Amino acid sequence: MVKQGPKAPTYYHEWTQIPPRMPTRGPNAPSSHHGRHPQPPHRTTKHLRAPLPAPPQPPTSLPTAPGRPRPPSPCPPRLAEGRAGAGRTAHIRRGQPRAKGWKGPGFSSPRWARGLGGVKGREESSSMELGWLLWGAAVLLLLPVLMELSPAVNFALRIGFYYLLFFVCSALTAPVCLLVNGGRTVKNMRIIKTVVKTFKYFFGLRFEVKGLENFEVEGPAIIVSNHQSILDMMGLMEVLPDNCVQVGKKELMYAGTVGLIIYLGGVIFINRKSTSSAKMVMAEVAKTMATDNVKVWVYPEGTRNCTGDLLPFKKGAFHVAVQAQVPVIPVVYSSFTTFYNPKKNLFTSGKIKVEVLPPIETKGLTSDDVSELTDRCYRIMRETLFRLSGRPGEVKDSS
Ligand SMILES: CCCCCCCCCCCCCCCC(=O)SCCNC(=O)CCNC(=O)[C@H](O)C(C)(C)COP(=O)(O)OP(=O)(O)OC[C@H]1O[C@@H](n2cnc3c(N)ncnc32)[C@H](O)[C@@H]1OP(=O)(O)O
Ligand SMILES: CCCCCCCC/C=C\CCCCCCCC(=O)OC[C@@H](O)COP(=O)(O)O
Repeated sequence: MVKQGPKAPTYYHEWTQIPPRMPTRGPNAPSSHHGRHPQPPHRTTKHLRAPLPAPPQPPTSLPTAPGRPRPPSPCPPRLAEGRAGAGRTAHIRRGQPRAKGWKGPGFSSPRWARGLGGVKGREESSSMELGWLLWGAAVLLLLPVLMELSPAVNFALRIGFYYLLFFVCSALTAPVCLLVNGGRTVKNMRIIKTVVKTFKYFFGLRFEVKGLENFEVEGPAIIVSNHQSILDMMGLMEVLPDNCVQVGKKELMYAGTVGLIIYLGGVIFINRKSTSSAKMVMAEVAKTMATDNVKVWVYPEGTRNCTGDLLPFKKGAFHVAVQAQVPVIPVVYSSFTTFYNPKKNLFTSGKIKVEVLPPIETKGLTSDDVSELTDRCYRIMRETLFRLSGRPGEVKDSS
């Protein structure tokens, strides 16, 4: 603790350990310290008792309340120096060469601190900006080369950009959703869809869609589709009908701005680790989807699977369809494996074929029929997946 009282320092410079600005050359240059600035006091109480020889002008930008001197900076002395521009820029004012520890433009003191260095400080500031520009240009020129040479760099940058797009666009879209629709509602999905539909252009992806008319069923429905990757969000938005919400894992709710936007869009969150709680949520969905007239989009594989095949289906979606007595509409996306494979760091442009299949009726079915319904849907979707992916013969070989 610093003792306060009559011996407390009077000047701002003492509290912050910033050396006062003094001429470095000429007749007014201080003779002590071999022509350098007086060194900032170290963090002992000794310096508090010994007043500085001449009171320099206190800076106007960071005033200290009169009668309430600031406590000494908690930063170690070197950091405190740097904050006042006396660290890495001091050699310029002293007319000395750069210190050995100089690390290039990324390690400069902040702009306001550099300004304290006067004309020379400003000169250095503009040379720093030039340095930044050169670095930026070099990186920009190098990126395409690196992306061309290294599949890992290409993949990381493209997928990183994909995530960035989602996070940034979610942050920008959330206030729009709130302003237009006032809160969590399926109507927000229209806004989200409009935004996400533009993403494909950044990645050179094309969608060839067939069977959209199959969505035109009276009232609610369960839509089931294959889930290969997070890139599916583009495919989802490409065909998403009005008044349709998705079932998602609850972890997505905590994915920052993305969590916020999908919450606002009305996504139904389930805990995959707890079958009983997921079943309760799904039962609630079955009750309300008819009254709210919404369609519900479920990924029955329950997780992403980018092998070019389907995982066995979970039964939740089919239970809901039977409980609500609504049709199941299968949607199939062709395999991404020719242009996207995280294990091989593959992510190029590509074409995705999408087919919306005719609805499968569930009227009159009971819970006893759920397994059969699930199997039927699985077979139809798998056959379609192989056909769309240009491997029609494989369905018999691997089933
Ligand atoms: C502007 C920028 C915007 C940016 C933003 C854009 C994005 C905006 C869109 C976001 C979109 C998110 C999209 C996320 C995508 C995922 O998060 S995918 C992962 C989450 N989804 C799922 O998991 C759905 C599929 N899973 C299921 O349906 C599962 O059945 C459940 C309900 C989770 C239960 O799982 P399980 O216990 O592991 O599996 P399962 O074998 O099916 O069930 C066990 C038993 O319970 C029975 N059972 C299951 N469900 C039920 C039920 N409902 N009733 C009665 N019995 C049942 C089964 O029949 C089975 O019993 P048996 O027949 O064997 O005797
Ligand atoms: C603490 C935060 C944890 C949440 C991590 C989520 C990070 C992703 C966040 C934003 C990326 C943009 C894409 C948004 C929508 C992605 C939907 C999606 O595809 O989720 C995957 C899920 O269907 C299955 O998950 P798993 O394959 O079982 O894994």
